[in-house]
Amino acid sequence: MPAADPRDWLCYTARALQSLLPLSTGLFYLIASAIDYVLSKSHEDKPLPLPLHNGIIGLILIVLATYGSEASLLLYEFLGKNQQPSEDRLVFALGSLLVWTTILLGLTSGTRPRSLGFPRWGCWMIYTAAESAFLFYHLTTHDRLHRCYLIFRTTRVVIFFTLCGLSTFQSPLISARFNDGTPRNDDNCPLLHHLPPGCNSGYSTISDNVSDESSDTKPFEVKNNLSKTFETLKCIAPFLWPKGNFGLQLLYLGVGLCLLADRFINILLPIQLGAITDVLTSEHVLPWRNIIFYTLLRLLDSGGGLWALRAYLWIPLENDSYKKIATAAFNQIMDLSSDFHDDKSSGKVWHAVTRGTTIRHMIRSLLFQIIPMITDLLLAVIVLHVMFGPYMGLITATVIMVFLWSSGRILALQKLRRKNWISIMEKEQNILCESTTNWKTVSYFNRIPYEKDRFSSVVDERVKSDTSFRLWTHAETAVQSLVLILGLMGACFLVAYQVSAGRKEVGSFVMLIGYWARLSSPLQFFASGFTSITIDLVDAEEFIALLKKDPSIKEKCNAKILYAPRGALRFQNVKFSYDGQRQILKGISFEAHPGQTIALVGETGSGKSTILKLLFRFYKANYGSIEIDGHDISDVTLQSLRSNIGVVPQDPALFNDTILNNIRYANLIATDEEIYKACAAVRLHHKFLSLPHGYQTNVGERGVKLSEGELQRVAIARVLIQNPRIILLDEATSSVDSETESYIQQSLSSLAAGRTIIVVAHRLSTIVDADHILALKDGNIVERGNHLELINRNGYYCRLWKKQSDGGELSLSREGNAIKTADKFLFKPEAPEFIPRWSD
Ligand SMILES: Nc1ncnc2c1ncn2[C@@H]1O[C@H](COP(=O)(O)OP(=O)(O)OP(=O)(O)O)[C@@H](O)[C@H]1O
Repeated sequence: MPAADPRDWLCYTARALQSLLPLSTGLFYLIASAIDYVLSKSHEDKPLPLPLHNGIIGLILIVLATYGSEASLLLYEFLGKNQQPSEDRLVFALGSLLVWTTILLGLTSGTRPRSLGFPRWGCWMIYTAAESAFLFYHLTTHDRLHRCYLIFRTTRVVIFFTLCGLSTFQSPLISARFNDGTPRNDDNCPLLHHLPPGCNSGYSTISDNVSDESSDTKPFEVKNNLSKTFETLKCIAPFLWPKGNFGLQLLYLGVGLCLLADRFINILLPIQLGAITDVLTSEHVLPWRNIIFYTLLRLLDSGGGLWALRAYLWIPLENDSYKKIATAAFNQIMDLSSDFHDDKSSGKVWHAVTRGTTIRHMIRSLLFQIIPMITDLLLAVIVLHVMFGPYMGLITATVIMVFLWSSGRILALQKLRRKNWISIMEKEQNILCESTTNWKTVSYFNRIPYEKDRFSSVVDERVKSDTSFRLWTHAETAVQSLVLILGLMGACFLVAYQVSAGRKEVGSFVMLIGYWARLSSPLQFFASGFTSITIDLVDAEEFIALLKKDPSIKEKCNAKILYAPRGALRFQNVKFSYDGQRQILKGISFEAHPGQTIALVGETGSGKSTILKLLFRFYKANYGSIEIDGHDISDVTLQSLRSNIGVVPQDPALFNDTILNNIRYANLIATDEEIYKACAAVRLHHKFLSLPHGYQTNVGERGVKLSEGELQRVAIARVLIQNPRIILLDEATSSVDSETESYIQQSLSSLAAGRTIIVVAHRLSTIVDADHILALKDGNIVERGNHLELINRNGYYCRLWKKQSDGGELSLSREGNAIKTADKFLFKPEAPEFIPRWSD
């Protein structure tokens, strides 16, 4: 046997590569675009510069012209000159025409793309390498081409190199700056503090209105699409991959194997059907083995086969990711600082958490719809190409490209509708949430009809947007069906021709019909799968934005535990502003020795409660320091700080639970007896016992079933059982009657022994015994001292006192501005509440 000429092998390889190149590049483009579309869809679309865009389109048109001319010449040789055409070259020319038309359509359809993107860039690289190699091969071997074809090929190689050069130039520069030179700032958001380092996907945060400075200063560090894709994957991956759990990892493997087996069954079933037909038509015997094998395959393909197994394996995986997502979102909300909770819209946050859990739906769609569908398409092109020749591969690839392109166009048109639909859904949820939680306010202002109208109009909007969204989805299905039917017609003609020419058995025709049907159903999922995945991604965006939010109050990594403090407090020149603009505290300094009671008084809005919030570390002082027993509170752990401070807030709220559980919330190991004692101290014990369910009575949402005074007393009872070292009373007795107040004062004074108390009071009668009274005005301490000292000073505090005392103003006018004796003010005024005047 003569040895094979190495040049023949080279020729064979070159031809095989030539006929496979368009197919493989098309498949690459398909997969890469799918990944790019899904994972970079949330980024802002900033167009390529127009000259660059137009230049690229021009170059691609030239490439198309060369492929078109080459295909026409080859067909002319075949039809006109009756020469046998070189099948691989014709397939190459036609296939390349298809690939480059697809790339061109991607560039020209819809808005100008933001960047060239890795799918296009990849195709250009593949073609540059391949066409250069083919050119080199034709120039250096005996396999010479006609001069025309050489010109076409050389032109293309030059253009491909230019395109590659452009994309290399474009990647760092253009994607970093917009047309006007503005630096991009879409992906320099702060890192997700508990997601993997480097996880930075370009999502904006829920209430982010502050742009990240780093984005302005480092425009050239902006990542390209591909790295964004990986960053997004990095963000989502920890929620999905059961790190450290080998059992669950094995389940992933099981699911993967089921999916793989599914793909094979998809191909084997129609082939088996074709084989049965062939045996029946040609051999006239009972193909019982084939039938049994076919039945087995059908069984595996049915709902009781691999599908059921896969679903069974998937349940623990989905539950695991749900648990991670739900707890991460909840923990994050609980860990966020007061500024977030002040700003948040409850409806939006709840919605974001709920929708965050849709990441698992997204993964389900990706794993069970999108990836199998893409794999099926790739396999279909290869299988049909192998079974019926390159023309069939070309028909299938054309159908798939047209199908995907038309669906993609409709999806792009839907994008705005979808966004609109989601924002309307959010609005609906917000109104629902706010109106129901603020039902009392709505009723006080007699705005129930107004709220009903508001809700009904947003529901109308939603219905409208829903209708338009669905109509387009139906239009998409119609277009898809049409493309598939046309493709089937072409394929049927080709195979029928091959059967009639005796080149194929009848079974091949049956196989084609069966296979096409199997291919059509995953294709039909294309739109719905991608639509749902993009909706889920928008949902996931909110969730990721929530997770990316950094708490403004963070513990230092070397924070110490504040253990059993004595309760010495010191504020040193503390300045604070909530919004960075309006200064609320303008240099507050005071000290409280262990066991002292410090009272904060002053006009409303002077910053009294803010001082308490800073001490509790709801916010961080902008300037100055706050110390407990000489430790700066920012150097100790939040847990240990807060466990040493008991708070009776201005507006205590309870959980929708029993009285007993609500009080025990302050000290989870408190006994029933301790709770009864605390309630007795605030004169609630007998009241609770007289209720039908006693301490087991449910208090309703936020404690609505209790009166304001009762709520305040429950809040005090909570602090009594918490038994902290430092107590903050923010108008703790403002809602109770005088008799109850004196009881509470008694229980507070017994509680006060050895503890430091800071009291905010409008009713000055409650703080006359305080060791130190600080009178605040406009964020400053304007006076300090005990009651008698301040009265004798006859200043701001004295004026406040007189306003609350019986005939205060009169006595002032009677006696001129001189307050002679302090004794006169030693009685406790009974005025219900100090209501300051603006003139103060
Ligand atoms: N979360 C917040 N964000 C922005 N500004 C706030 C916030 N909380 C309070 N403020 C503003 O800070 C100022 C001081 O509020 P603060 O509650 O400390 O006053 P206060 O002296 O306790 O008043 P009151 O006696 O009425 O309770 C007020 O003008 C208030 O509008």
